[in-house]
Parts: sequence; structure tokens; C-alpha cells
Amino acid sequence: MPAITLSGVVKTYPGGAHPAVRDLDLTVPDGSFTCLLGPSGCGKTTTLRMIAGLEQPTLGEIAVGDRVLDSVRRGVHVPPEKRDMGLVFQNYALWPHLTVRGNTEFGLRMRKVPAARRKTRAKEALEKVRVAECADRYPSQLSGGQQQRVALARMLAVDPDVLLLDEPLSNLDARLRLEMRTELKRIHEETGATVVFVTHDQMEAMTMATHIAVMSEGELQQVAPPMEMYERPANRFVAEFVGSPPMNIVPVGADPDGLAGSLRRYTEKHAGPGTPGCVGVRPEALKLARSRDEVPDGAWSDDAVVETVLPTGSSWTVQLRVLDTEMFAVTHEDPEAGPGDRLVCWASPRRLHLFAEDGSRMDAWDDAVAPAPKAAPAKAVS
Ligand SMILES: Nc1ncnc2c1ncn2[C@@H]1O[C@H](COP(=O)(O)OP(=O)(O)OP(=O)(O)O)[C@@H](O)[C@H]1O
Repeated sequence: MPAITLSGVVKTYPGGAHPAVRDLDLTVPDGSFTCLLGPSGCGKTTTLRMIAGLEQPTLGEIAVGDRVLDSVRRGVHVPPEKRDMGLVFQNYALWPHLTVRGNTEFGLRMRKVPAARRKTRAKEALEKVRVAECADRYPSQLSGGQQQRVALARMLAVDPDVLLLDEPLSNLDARLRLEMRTELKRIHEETGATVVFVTHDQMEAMTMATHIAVMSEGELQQVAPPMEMYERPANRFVAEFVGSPPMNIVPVGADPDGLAGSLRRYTEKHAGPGTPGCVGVRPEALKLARSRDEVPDGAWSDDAVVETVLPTGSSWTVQLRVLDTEMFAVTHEDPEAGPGDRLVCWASPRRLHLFAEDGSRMDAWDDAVAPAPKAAPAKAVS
């Protein structure tokens, strides 16, 4: 199955003041588990529905490999049923008058698959999502989680090359969500299908995706594997949206005697790639020390006062006042400190994220503090 490509896709709904999706260029790699992630209203569902063929783009092109599914310029629109894609939406809409088996066979019946084959395929699909024991029950006799599994089985039974999922876990409680995340990941690995998954939950995206595409106000902000996005967010929006607790962000234009000034002087001294608009540091990258002696050479550090310590069982979230600014640190060792204690906080230059006034990442900083390894010299041509 080749990649899904969206090129210059725009979607404006009739009467919509702004486009729901703006000039979207996105490649969903073959066999990937790509999460469309972003806040409510950013255009995720619209993008998914366009891939499914349920909405037509206002401009641009959608293709799977060489097969053009939508092209406004060429007047092409392949209807949803001819795209070989499976869909599961938030309201998984099972037929109430059909049993679980009947629901699972439904798509196969529509495709005129012979009865014996239908039966085997439905059985396999129900086993895959682990609800085979419910085959003779009706949807009203199932829990929400079981119903979502049946919706997944119904999609898997037709064995599509592409699975399109729109917040399919949103109605589940925390434990079931976790369980279903693991199952979806397993199903993806087993089937090798290309999955496009819509969510506004960054933890869900981080734990399941091979690639995350972050959107904001109809625009794509960054596409990258989860850890790459976490470690090198392309701009301030992505930096703040991905990660929990969120990244500490300090605008450096503020009080020169406060934390802003401290960070500005430090970053300027360190190879000065120009003055940033703001500096970010993830809570787990903000380290705590009893005194300056414990701070490694070359690290940024400043005085901090503990405000609160929140133990979570496996870690501690420490709320600090660093000069004039609130910061959060997360530590996996007991900080052995309480409100009012004076500490020193520090961060390695590699763990500081610098963003320009317009919010874009300042790559010059990353290159200065962690230069990429030099490429091997080219071989002499004889
Ligand atoms: N059928 C429609 N008609 C008009 N406007 C729409 C329609 N569907 C969505 N919109 C608008 O398009 C924008 C993007 O909506 P979309 O549902 O794609 O966002 P989303 O990121 O999936 O949001 P959510 O997470 O809340 O589902 C929103 O401003 C929404 O109000």
C-alpha cells in the first residue's frame, strides 16, 4: 500500500468565514500509524473525512500512491466506497437490530462476500479485538468498550489497507482507553495497515503513533515521529501542546532582573544566535540542586524557592518560583524539599529550546550547543 499524499489541500465549508483546513501538504507514510493531533476545531476531522472521501476539498489533490482520489483541478472525486478504507468514528453506530456477529458481517454482506467466508472473517475479526464471546449478543447488551471493539471488528473484517479512526476511544474510561491503545497498536503491527487516527489527546498520540501531525487553526505545524517532535518541537505551539506537564516557557523580553534576563544573558553568552523571543525547558529537564557546587559546568542555573511538592507515586512535580517566575520541575527521585526551601535549579544547554519572536524554533541554537556530527569526507574521485 503506497503513501497517502495531500497536496495544497484547502477546505472551506459553505458559509464558513475561515477555511477549516489551509494549504495542507501532508504525506502519511505506508504502514504508518499517523495521529492527527491538535485542539478542538483545528481541522483534524475535516482532514480525515477528506481522506475518506466524505468531504471534497475546495482546492488541492489527495492521492494514494499514483492513484488520484481527489483533484479539484482535474475534476476527480472517487466516492468513499471505492477507496478501500475502513472508518470508525467516535459514535460507533452499530445496528441495534443486528447481533455482534451480524454487525461484523455487515460490510462483507454489502460486498457480496459468500456466507461461509463472511462467517470466518467475522469470527477472526471478533477474536482479534477479543469480543468473540459476545458474538450472539445485541449492541444494547454490551458495555461502551465492547461496542467500540465491535465497531473495530466490523472495520477489520473487510480487511482494508487504510484504517481511518476519529477519536474512537473518547467514550471509554481511563483503564479501557489504555487497554484499547495497546490493542490498536497490536492490531496495527499485525495487519500492517496504514492507520490515520484523530485525537486531541497528546498522550494518546505519543503512546500509539509512529508519526504525529500537529495542526492548529487549519494549518499543519509539524509532522515527525513522537520522540523527535518531543525533543525538537518546530515551534512554540507544538512545544506547548505536546508534553505533560507542559514545557515551561519564559518570554525573554520581560524584567532584565528576573528569570527572563538570566536566560537572555546565558543564551547570548553561549554562541548567541540572536535574541530569542522565548526560552523553553521541559519540567523533567529542569534539575534541582542544594547548592551551586552541584551544578555541572556550562549549565544554566539560578536560585529557586519551592512552592509546592506534588507526589504522584512514581514521580514528584515541584512547583518553583525562580526569581520572579513560576516553573515546574518533575523528578523521579524524592526532592526531599518542602514549601519555602531554597534550592538551585539548572538545565543543560542542550535541554533549552529557543524560539524566535514569531514562535519558530531557532535551529542555530541547537547547532551551537549540540552540533550535528560532521559528515564523512567525500571520497576522492579518481
Ligand atoms: N459541516 C460543517 N459545516 C461548517 N463548518 C464546519 C463543518 N464541520 C466542521 N466545521 C468547522 O470547521 C472547523 C474544523 O472542524 P473539525 O471538526 O475539522 O475540527 P477538529 O479539529 O476535528 O475538532 P474536534 O476535535 O472538536 O472534533 C471548525 O471551525 C468547525 O466549526
